[in-house]
Amino acid sequence: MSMIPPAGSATLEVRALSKTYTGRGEPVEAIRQLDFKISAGELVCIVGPSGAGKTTLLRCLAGLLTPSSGEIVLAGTTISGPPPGLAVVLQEYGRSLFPWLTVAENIELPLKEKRIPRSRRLELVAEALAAVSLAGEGEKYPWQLSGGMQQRVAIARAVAYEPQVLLMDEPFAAVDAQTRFELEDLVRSLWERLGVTVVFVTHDIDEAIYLGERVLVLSGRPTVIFEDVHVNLGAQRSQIETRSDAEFARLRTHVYELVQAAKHGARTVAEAHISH
Ligand SMILES: Nc1ncnc2c1ncn2[C@@H]1O[C@H](COP(=O)(O)OP(=O)(O)OP(=O)(O)O)[C@@H](O)[C@H]1O
Repeated sequence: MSMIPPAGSATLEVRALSKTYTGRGEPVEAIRQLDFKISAGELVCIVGPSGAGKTTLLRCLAGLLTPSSGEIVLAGTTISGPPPGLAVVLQEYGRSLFPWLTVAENIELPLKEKRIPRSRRLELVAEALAAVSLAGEGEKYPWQLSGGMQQRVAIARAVAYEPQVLLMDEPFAAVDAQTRFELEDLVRSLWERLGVTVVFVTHDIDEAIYLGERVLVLSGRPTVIFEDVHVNLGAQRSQIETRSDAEFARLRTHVYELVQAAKHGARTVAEAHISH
């Protein structure tokens, strides 16, 4: 299998980000004064209670939603719309792939928009399909594939694009547990090979710890960073060994307690009476 050349990566900085939804009803203050920095090439997971603003944050990071105040700085430049070096994988793979295009054509489409010449496009598509173990499936249509395979196609499409930053919003929520484990390992191996900066939003605390080098735990609304948890589990992770490691268990308990406290309104670790 040929290697995809390193895509490069970029630092992502969130500075005093606030987002209040204003519409017909009462304004909803979703995010309040968020500050954090993700270094180039880091893999960071974001967890928090339901309604904490995870999707809001990710949509701001993707340039799909305008902050009410504050800014998002990608590789030194404040973003003001979807930036070119960024790819997004969402939960709803079924809706994100075009059913009238083949798998290969789906992966190729953003590359056409990027004006990459045809011969290079075909190379990138083939490499991305191989990277997600779907070589030979390019001529099929998405609806001929299982849910897990469709999600692989969505990942391949993001990888072929050679992003500097890959944003993932609950990408495996709709696949079965076995497939989910495989896709988690796929994300870790692609991250290691490509050196891309990855931001991964999930409800699943175990998933966040298994995948991340850091886990950002969000408070309840209006959202601030509750704790920035460093995951000291080494680079080589395995579904069986890592998940039965004592450090994994300690981190899981800690993050679980944080999310529970956040659900009940705590906004600082001191307030939540949680030890490290
Ligand atoms: N378009 C909108 N207009 C008004 N309020 C909104 C809008 N989108 C989200 N919200 C509100 O903002 C808050 C944060 O929502 P968001 O979807 O970002 O949370 P979340 O952490 O992703 O939730 P979940 O984990 O349940 O998916 C919620 O209170 C939600 O009701």
